[in-house]
Amino acid sequence: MTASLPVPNDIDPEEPDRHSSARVVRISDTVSQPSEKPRRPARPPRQGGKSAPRKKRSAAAPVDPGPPPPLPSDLEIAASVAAAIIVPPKPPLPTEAPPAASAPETTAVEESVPAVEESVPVEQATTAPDAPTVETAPAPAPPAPPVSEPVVAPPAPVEAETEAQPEDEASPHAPVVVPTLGAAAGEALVLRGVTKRFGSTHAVDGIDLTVPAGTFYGLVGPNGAGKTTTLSMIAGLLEPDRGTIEVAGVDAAAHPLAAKKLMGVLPDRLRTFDRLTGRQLLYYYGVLRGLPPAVVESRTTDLARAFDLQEALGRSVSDYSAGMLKKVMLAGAMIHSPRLLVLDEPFEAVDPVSSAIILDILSAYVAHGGTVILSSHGMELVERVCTRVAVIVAGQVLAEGTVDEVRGELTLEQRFVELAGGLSDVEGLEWLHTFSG
Ligand SMILES: Nc1ncnc2c1ncn2[C@@H]1O[C@H](COP(=O)(O)OP(=O)(O)OP(=O)(O)O)[C@@H](O)[C@H]1O
Repeated sequence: MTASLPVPNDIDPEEPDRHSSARVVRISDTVSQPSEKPRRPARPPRQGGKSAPRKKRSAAAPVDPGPPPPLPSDLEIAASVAAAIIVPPKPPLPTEAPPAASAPETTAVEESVPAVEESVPVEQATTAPDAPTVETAPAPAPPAPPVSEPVVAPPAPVEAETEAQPEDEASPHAPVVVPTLGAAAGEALVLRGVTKRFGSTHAVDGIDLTVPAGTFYGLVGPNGAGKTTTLSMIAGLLEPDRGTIEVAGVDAAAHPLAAKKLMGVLPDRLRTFDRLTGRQLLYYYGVLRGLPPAVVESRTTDLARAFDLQEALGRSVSDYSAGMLKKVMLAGAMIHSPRLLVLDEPFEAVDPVSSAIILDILSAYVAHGGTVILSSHGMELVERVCTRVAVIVAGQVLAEGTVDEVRGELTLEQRFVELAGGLSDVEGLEWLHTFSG
């Protein structure tokens, strides 16, 4: 059981110095060892002079499951090696996170990663045949100590958030109370006058939004309307030129770490560390959010099952299909059970079965008090699942309210087309029907 769920390598691509100082093993080197194993039984006795040292090296390995059968690919070889390197003792895994009223949560994201790196040995290194080589730090001699129960607070109304302050000078020893003004009114997200320009383009032009906690909120609008720009500012990926953003009452400009801690984000364009395997990526997401490794492992199993990614977890993310990539990143956005999910086109490229599963997951999340704000071009889907909707056109909110309020007597799609200025003129494309090619 444990061997099938190794904690992935802890790779922080932003800290090359750490890895350069560690003993680094290229996976291609590691792979060369097991590739000899299948050949060993077939080697004639005249090689006895060489076989002795090989036996000695084999005996020195921490765990050797015996000569594997011939392996057809580097991927399987790597997986086999990873499984043979370390089988850590499985710590007691919690089924439910206890209320963490007295447990100190990790507050500064930057601090949690080094701490985990020190305590977690490398257990897995996989790569796809054509994927770039993944470097992995070898496991320290002792296995990881059992990890204590998680200290992750379940989604709950925010009264006060403990956070290092000011965040640019974050100190774990100086917690202060971050004001949570909007939380008292049950607002998961409040935007006031949020504006963003790119040169002469007014991408977002003074947007006001109020998203009550426990809402499934849809952001719709034509291409280039400003949805992604808005979600990117909410997520802290872009800085507004003007205006304020509050996440559960936390001023995102004054307390960006506190605000980000409350959110899970599925960003636009899905840029991620795609040389990692899916398991490694989720591990990275989890420890980055301050989760204990055993909790990450447990939740990774749950999420992989929910998103039908079990088979894909050992493969390089760069080899994922568009829908698989979206699902693994959605899983990464959820792994720390945030209060608010900010999802840019979560259903784009996802198959209908997976979409239905994702919808189920999100609906249950909202039913338990979580809040989802998503952008989508799927009017029927938004109409069906969202409780509130905002129609954005040219960077401005043209309609906002419950789905019924916004659509009125029309369907949401008809209302959308109406607000977006109607259908464009398709005259002038007669040449397309000449089939001259
Ligand atoms: N980094 C950028 N640099 C310059 N212009 C940008 C940048 N990002 C967005 N824009 C512009 O801002 C406007 C809003 O873009 P945005 O991506 O927010 O729209 P959108 O509603 O998400 O569109 P779509 O539905 O096509 O994803 C567009 O005119 C776009 O060209």
